[in-house]
Amino acid sequence: MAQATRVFFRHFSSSSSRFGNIKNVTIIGTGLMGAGIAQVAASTGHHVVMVDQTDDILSKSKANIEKSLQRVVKKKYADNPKAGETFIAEVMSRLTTKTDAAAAVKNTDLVIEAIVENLEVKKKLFSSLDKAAPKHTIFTSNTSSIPIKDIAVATQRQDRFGGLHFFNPVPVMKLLEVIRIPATSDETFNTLLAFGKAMDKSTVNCKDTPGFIVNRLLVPYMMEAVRMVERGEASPQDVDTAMKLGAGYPMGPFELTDYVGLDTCKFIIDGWHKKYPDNPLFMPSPLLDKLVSEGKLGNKTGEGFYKHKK
Ligand SMILES: CCCCCCC[C@H](O)CC(=O)SCCNC(=O)CCNC(=O)[C@H](O)C(C)(C)COP(=O)([O-])OP(=O)([O-])OC[C@H]1O[C@@H](n2cnc3c(N)ncnc32)[C@H](O)[C@@H]1OP(=O)([O-])[O-]
Ligand SMILES: NC(=O)c1ccc[n+]([C@@H]2O[C@H](COP(=O)([O-])OP(=O)(O)OC[C@H]3O[C@@H](n4cnc5c(N)ncnc54)[C@H](O)[C@@H]3O)[C@@H](O)[C@H]2O)c1
Repeated sequence: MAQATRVFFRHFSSSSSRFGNIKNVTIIGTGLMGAGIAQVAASTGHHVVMVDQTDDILSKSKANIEKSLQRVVKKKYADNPKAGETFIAEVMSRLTTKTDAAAAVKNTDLVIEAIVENLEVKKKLFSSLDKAAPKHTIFTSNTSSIPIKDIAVATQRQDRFGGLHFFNPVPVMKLLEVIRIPATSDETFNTLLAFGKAMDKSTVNCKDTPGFIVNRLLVPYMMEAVRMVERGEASPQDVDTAMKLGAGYPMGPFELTDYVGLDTCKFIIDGWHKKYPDNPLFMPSPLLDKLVSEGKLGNKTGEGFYKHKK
C-alpha cells in the first residue's frame, strides 16, 4: 500500500470507529468503578450521564473524578499545565448527573450498570430501564461475577445486552472484557468492541462463563490467600511481599482485596458458593465474613486487612 493511502486508511478507520455509534453513555452507580468508567468515557469524547442514589454521592463521585484527572494530567501535560487545565475542564463539562435512572436513559446509546453486586437489585433496575430507554439503546453490566444472561432476562432486549467488565482503577488498567450471551447480536457485540477501542482499552472477547477470564483465575487465587492466613500458614504482610517480589504482581492479594472492597469480594464468593456449593475453590471464608460484619471493607472505609488513610 502506498504511504499516502496507508496514512489515509489509518486516519479514516480510526475516525470512523472512534465512537462505534456510541456518543451518549449513561453510567448507573458511580462508586469506585462507575466513577472511573465515567471519567474515561468523558476523557475519550463521550457525553456521560452519571446516575446514583443521591446528589451527595454524585458530587463526591465528581470530586473523585476531578482528583483522578489531576493525576492523569500531571504526567500527560507535564510540559503544558495550562493545556492540562483545559483538558480537565472539557472532560468535566461532558459529565452530567441525575438521580432518576429512568429519566437519564431517555437519550442514551449505551447504559453501563455499575451498582451493587446483587442479582435481584440489578434485575429490578434493568427492568425499569427497559421501559424507559429508546429501542436502539444497548444495555451492559460491569458485574464481576453474575452471569450476564441472568441479568438480561429482566429485559425484552437480550439481543442488545452484553457485559463490559472494566478493571480497577479504570483510568489506569488497560483491559476491558467484552462479554456476549447467546442472544447478543453480532451488531451489538461489534459495537461494544468498537466502544472499548474508542475508550482506549484493549478488549478481549469473553463468553458468559463464571468470572469471564480474569476473575475465574483471580478469585480462587485471592480466596486461597485468605485461607492460608486462616490456616495460620503466613501473615497477610508476608503473603503480599511474597507475591509482589516472587511473582511480580503490582499488589499482593490482601492489598488487592482491600483495594477492590471486602464487601464486593464477599458478594462474589457468596454468590458463587450458592451457585456451585460443591466447588471447594468457592467456599466462603470466616475471616472475610468477620471483617465485613465489622464494617472493615478495605480502603473505602479506612480498614480491611490493613489500616488505610481515608
Ligand atoms: C476475592 C474476590 C476478589 C475478586 C476481585 C474482582 C474485582 C474485579 O471484578 C476485577 C478487578 O478490577 S481486579 C483488580 C485489578 N487491578 C489490579 O490488579 C491493580 C493492581 N495494582 C496496580 O496495578 C498498581 O498498584 C496501581 C496502578 C493501582 C497503582 O500503581 P503504583 O505504582 O502502586 O502506585 P502509584 O505510583 O500511586 O500509581 C502508578 C500510576 O498510576 C496512576 N494512578 C493510580 N491510580 C490512579 C487513579 N485512580 N486515577 C488516575 N491515575 C491513577 C498514578 O498517577 C501513577 O501514574 P504515573 O504516571 O506512573 O505517575
Ligand atoms: N471494586 C472493583 O474492583 C470492581 C471491579 C470490576 C467490577 N466491579 C463490579 O462493579 C460493580 C460496582 O462495584 P463498585 O466497587 O464500584 O461498588 P461501590 O460500592 O463502590 O459503588 C456502587 C455504587 O452504586 C450505587 N447504587 C447502588 N444501588 C443503586 C441503584 N439501584 N441505582 C443507582 N445507584 C445505585 C451506590 O450508591 C454506589 O455509589 C459491581 O457489580 C462489582 O462487582 C467491581
